[in-house]
Formats: sequence, structure tokens, C-alpha cells
Amino acid sequence: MEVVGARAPGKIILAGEHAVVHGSAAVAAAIDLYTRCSLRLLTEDESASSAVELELRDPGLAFSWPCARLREVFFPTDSDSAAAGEPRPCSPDLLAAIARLLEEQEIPEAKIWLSSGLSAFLFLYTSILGCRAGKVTVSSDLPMGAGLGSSAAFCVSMSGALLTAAGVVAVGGGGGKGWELVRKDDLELVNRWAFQGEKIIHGKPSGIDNSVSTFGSMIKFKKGELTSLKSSNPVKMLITDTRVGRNTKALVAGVSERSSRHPDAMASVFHAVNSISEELSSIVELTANDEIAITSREEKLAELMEMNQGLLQCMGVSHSSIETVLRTTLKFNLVSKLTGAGGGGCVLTLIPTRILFMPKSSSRIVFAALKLRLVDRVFKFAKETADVLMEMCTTFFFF
Ligand SMILES: Nc1ncnc2c1ncn2[C@@H]1O[C@H](COP(=O)(O)OP(=O)(O)OP(=O)(O)O)[C@@H](O)[C@H]1O
Ligand SMILES: C[C@@](O)(CCO)CC(=O)[O-]
Ligand SMILES: [Mg+2]
Repeated sequence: MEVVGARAPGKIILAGEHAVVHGSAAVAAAIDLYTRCSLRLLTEDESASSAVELELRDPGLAFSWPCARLREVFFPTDSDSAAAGEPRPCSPDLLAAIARLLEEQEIPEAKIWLSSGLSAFLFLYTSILGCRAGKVTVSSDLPMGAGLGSSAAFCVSMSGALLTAAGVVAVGGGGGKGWELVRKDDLELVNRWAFQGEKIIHGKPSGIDNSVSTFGSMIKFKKGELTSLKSSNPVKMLITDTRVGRNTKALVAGVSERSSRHPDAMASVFHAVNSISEELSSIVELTANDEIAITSREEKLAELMEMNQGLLQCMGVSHSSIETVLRTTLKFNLVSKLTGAGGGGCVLTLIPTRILFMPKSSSRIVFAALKLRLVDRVFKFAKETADVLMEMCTTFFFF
């Protein structure tokens, strides 16, 4: 049995990160960067030592666990109780046992942050497939721990591959193309298992990252409820990676601690973020027929992003590297906000359409850009802004 190239996208959060963990609305969109997972169940002939193998292409590491050792940790009473149909959480005792199991692997100190991903992998694999020998290969376009939902894309692509190998999810069952190839019920099952993996990596995830990675497109998410947003006018964003590493679990815990120290003040902050996300979601859904000019729509979006960034600073999740990107883009009259958990990681910059249609702009960059064709203009503009940022960051383009 072989599953090839189950893939799940990363995401950006346009508004509402952190507050969404505390019940506020948030808006997220899938991006065109993916994590891919392939899986081959091994026969006894192929796996002489009978092991579960994991190859992580991007950090360039491979791991192997003998099935007998996994059985001791995951099914000590000898009852192989993998039950793919019903997602369940990893108990604290099992998590501690997984941590001891990982100590037997020689994970390089510089890559110790991979442990949470490996724990999620072992939990998902054994819960869905038991201790059957198999080889899993993962590769990703996403920077890890940078706010673009790498943990969720890892858990969603992994759950999709495992559930398909277990014969629970059928590709093609939903007809259609792309996302429609998998039936909605099956996607929901993949999403619920991925959420259990996210809990191991994040501690207390809201579920927004795994939901947008599973269902794609743009969503509003509040208290576990997902609403699909239909946007006929694409929003153009520049994504800048500050390359300052951070860990979502610690940042989420930090906001909860601040919230227990200042419950009233933080409740007001979360309430304000909720209003921002609600307003932002209604603006992205406006169609060409609605009587609001694109420019004023984008001005509103920019203002809401700016307000959200201020509130994220209030929560204590900004960082000097993020502030540097904000100041740099402001010099070009562009608004930015952090995306994902903050503390470093990626920053979003709204690229307004006015950049395309302002021939009399005094901006040297826009002027240079106007010499190019339409698509090139945006690219060139973004590229020159990006060149300034490139001194300290990596920049991705997202149009
Ligand atoms: N391709 C992968 N292979 C192995 N582990 C991964 C992979 N992608 C993510 N992970 C795990 O997820 C962790 C990063 O998750 P974290 O939630 O901190 O950041 P993120 O998901 O990239 O950002 P955010 O949660 O803010 O969107 C890594 O440290 C690793 O344990
Ligand atoms: C910081 C957070 O709000 C988003 C991380 O991408 C955490 C979560 O919602 O699970
Ligand atoms: Mg994450």
C-alpha cells in the first residue's frame, strides 16, 4: 500500500491571531506553499527489522523505531487499539512516554525543536495505523516555526496520508478536482486528527491553522466554527520572513499568562480584535457590485491591519525584528502586521492596487515600476521594497 504526495498548504492570518485562542474571530487564507507527505506500508520481506521509518527531507534527517519498541510504549497491554475513525487526544502520560522514547534518538541539539513534530508524528501514526511497519517521507516549502502554519500543514498532510493508508479516507470519493477529490466528511476527519497533532505541537491551538490547511481558501474562524469567505477581489500581500526563530507554544502560553495577570484589560483587547476580524471579513467579501471603491476598501483593510498590529503589541507578541520591518515598509507608505504567533517569524505587507494606477506618485519605486508591464509593475515594486528588507530578512511573494 502506497500513498504518494498527500499535501497541505500553509496559511497567513489576516487578523485575529492569539485572540482566536480566547474566543475572538480571526481571518486566515491558505497560501501556495505546501508540505507533502508520502507513505508506504512495508511488507515483512521489505522490513527485515520491522520498523516505522520517517524521513524529513528539509532538515535532512531520518529516524527509525522498531515496531516492537513502539508496541511497548503505545500498546503496553498488548491490545493494538488503533481506531482511525475516532480522533482522541494524547494523554499527558503517553506524551511523557513519547518524550522518553525520543530521548533514545540522537536528535542534534541544534534541531531539538523538531521533537514536538516527531511526537505528533508518532502519536498520529500509532493511533491510526497501530505499529505496522512503514516508511513516511515529508518535504515542505514552508519555513518551520515562522508563522506560516508549518505545524498545521505537517499534521494535515500526515493525517491525510495515514487515513488514506488505513483505508478510512478515499481519494476520489468526492468527485471533482483538487479539494473536492476528498469527501467533506473525510476532510473533517483529517482535520480532527490534525487538530490532535497540533495540540501536541502548540499546547492550546484554536484550530484555525489546521482548518484553513485542510479546507483551503479564505476562512473566518471563531470558537471552532468555520465560515468560508468568498473574495472576488484578490488581496495582494508581501510576506517577509524576519528569520528570527520562535515557538508558537511558548508565545500562546505567554499571552494566556498576561491574560490571567490582567483579565479585564486583556478581555477588552480580545474584544477589539474580534471587531477587527468581523469588519475585515465583511470587507474581503465585498464584490465589484458593492458601492465601495477598491481604494477605499484597501484603505480600510490597511487601517484594520495596523490596528490589529497595535493590539498584538499589547499582547506582548511583537519583536524588534518585526518592528524593523514595520518601520521599513512604512517609509514606502505600506502597512504591515505580524502573521501567525509573532515573536519573530513572518510579517505581512498589504500591497495596494493604487501602486498600479498612480502614475503621478512621487515614489521613486512606483515611478520605476511604471515602466514595466502590469504584472511586472507589482513585482518590481514589491521586489524593490523587498530588496531593502532583504538585508535582514527572507522575502516571499504572495499575489
Ligand atoms: N516539515 C516538518 N517536519 C517536521 N516537523 C515539522 C515540519 N513542519 C513543522 N514541524 C514541527 O512544527 C514546529 C513548528 O511549529 P510552530 O507552530 O512553532 O510554527 P509554525 O506552525 O511554523 O507557525 P504558526 O504556528 O505561528 O503558524 C517545528 O518545530 C516542528 O516540530
Ligand atoms: C497564535 C495562533 O493564534 C495562530 C498561530 O498561527 C495560535 C492558534 O490559533 O492556534
Ligand atoms: Mg504552528
